[in-house]
Amino acid sequence: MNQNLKLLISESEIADIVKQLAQQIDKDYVNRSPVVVGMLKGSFIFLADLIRQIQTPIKNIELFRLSSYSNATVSSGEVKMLMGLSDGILSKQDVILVEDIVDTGLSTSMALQLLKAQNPASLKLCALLDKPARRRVSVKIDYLGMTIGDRFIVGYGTDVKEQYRQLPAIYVLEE
Ligand SMILES: O=P(O)(O)OC[C@H]1O[C@H](OP(=O)(O)OP(=O)(O)O)[C@H](O)[C@@H]1O
Ligand SMILES: Nc1nc2[nH]cnc2c(=O)[nH]1
Repeated sequence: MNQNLKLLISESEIADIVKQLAQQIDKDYVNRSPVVVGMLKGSFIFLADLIRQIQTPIKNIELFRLSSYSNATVSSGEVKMLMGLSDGILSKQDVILVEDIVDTGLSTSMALQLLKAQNPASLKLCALLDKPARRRVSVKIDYLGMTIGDRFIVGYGTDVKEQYRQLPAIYVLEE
């Protein structure tokens, strides 16, 4: 493991944030049963923790992965599902997209567009972390865990070259 990791958000702080987010979601979804959609790979640990704190009955849990974009200017029309969502599975559903981090906003806005195309009854975004310093596309985060500075983070599902996803806390990767 790389030694240049500086703790940013501890396991217990993450747990508190996740509980608060679940409480907000419970408050908003009384008498509704949302479909929770996790965007892979980064959100898988956050998603697993979040759904276990949500008391509201969840109708369905879906996972998907977008094709990566090499050029940030690529149009949303060219984004492909690498691992999908079946056609129409979100139609008329109350959908919550779960993201680990919104940075430039490109991934999330593309994901939201793809989900919206299935005509959900409602669509909300829950993101553990927001890094607004490098935003290129505006993204409305309905349920936000924490805003962070312009630092590259790893752990708790997030990676650098597929490393560090297993770490239970969130660290800043220092060069
Ligand atoms: O706001 P953006 O600048 O688009 O960055 C945020 C995205 O980047 C990461 O995913 P990544 O593409 O690294 O894939 P991964 O989730 O499989 O690690 C993260 O999980 C977000 O989905
Ligand atoms: N691991 C990781 N992935 C990202 N994708 C966009 N921003 C980040 C970040 O800070 N860390």
